[in-house]
Amino acid sequence: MITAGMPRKPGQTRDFLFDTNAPIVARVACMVAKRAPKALVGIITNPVNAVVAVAAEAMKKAGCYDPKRLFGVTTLDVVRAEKFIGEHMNIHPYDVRIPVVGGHAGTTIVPIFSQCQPPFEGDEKCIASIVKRIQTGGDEVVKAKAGKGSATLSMAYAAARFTNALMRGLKGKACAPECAYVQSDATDAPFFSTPLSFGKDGIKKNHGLPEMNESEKKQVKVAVDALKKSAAKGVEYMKK
Ligand SMILES: NC(=O)c1ccc[n+]([C@@H]2O[C@H](COP(=O)([O-])OP(=O)(O)OC[C@H]3O[C@@H](n4cnc5c(N)ncnc54)[C@H](O)[C@@H]3O)[C@@H](O)[C@H]2O)c1
Ligand SMILES: O=C(O)C[C@H](O)C(=O)O
Repeated sequence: MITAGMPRKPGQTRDFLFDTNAPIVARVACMVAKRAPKALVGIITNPVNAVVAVAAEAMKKAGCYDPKRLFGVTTLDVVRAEKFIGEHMNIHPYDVRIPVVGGHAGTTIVPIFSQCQPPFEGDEKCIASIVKRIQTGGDEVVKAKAGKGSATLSMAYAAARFTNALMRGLKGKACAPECAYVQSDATDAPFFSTPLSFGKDGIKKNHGLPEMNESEKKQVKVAVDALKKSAAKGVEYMKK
């Protein structure tokens, strides 16, 4: 799990961190390629949408890139979705399951409310306001911490949840699918987060895009356009 790199400050976007964090992720990915080429690698460092492509290119150069073993960690978006939906429906977040697809920044974060379990109770206006809160959850924490970093405890929880799912896969144990930002042909974007099942070699099955309503399809299209640019930025950086 790679967390090395700078967190953002109030008013900064995650993308603002690219120039500082891309070289750090590239260097750590090279070290992983050298010392643990078969590792399952989770990238937590921001901007996840672009630095996962940096790590992929670094590993390709080192001759050990395996798309089944590289993950951008987007679990915190799922955790936020479950928490805010749980609050709204007055149920425990553990009892909420919802796929959150796309990437990990602003409108690239697409919670698929039509697939929420139990079915979401609320109108379009209510969905829009919870979607906004999920998409800006990181900004909310960065603002509250006032220059002293970004989400740490909730990220620790999310990282533990995602790592446990990977480790259950390594042991051949069943686990509910978890979303992560991986190389994908689910859309035109080279990397895209969808629900995944894990096994001994990393991704065992990419469940692809869930069924979506028209509004969700539109949100995915917006995400895909942005994610193509983010991935291209990471690839371009590694050409230099
Ligand atoms: N994916 C997510 O959902 C998510 C959630 C929270 C934080 N983040 C990101 O995780 C990253 C770390 O956040 P944090 O709050 O732990 O920050 P932090 O400042 O508390 O910790 C960053 C760590 O990186 C290390 N570091 C800095 N430069 C390095 C380098 N050149 N080589 C090796 N290590 C280096 C520092 O020594 C420090 O220990 C940030 O980029 C942040 O945006 C992502
Ligand atoms: O928002 C950030 O900068 C950190 C992280 O990506 C988050 O979503 O909390």
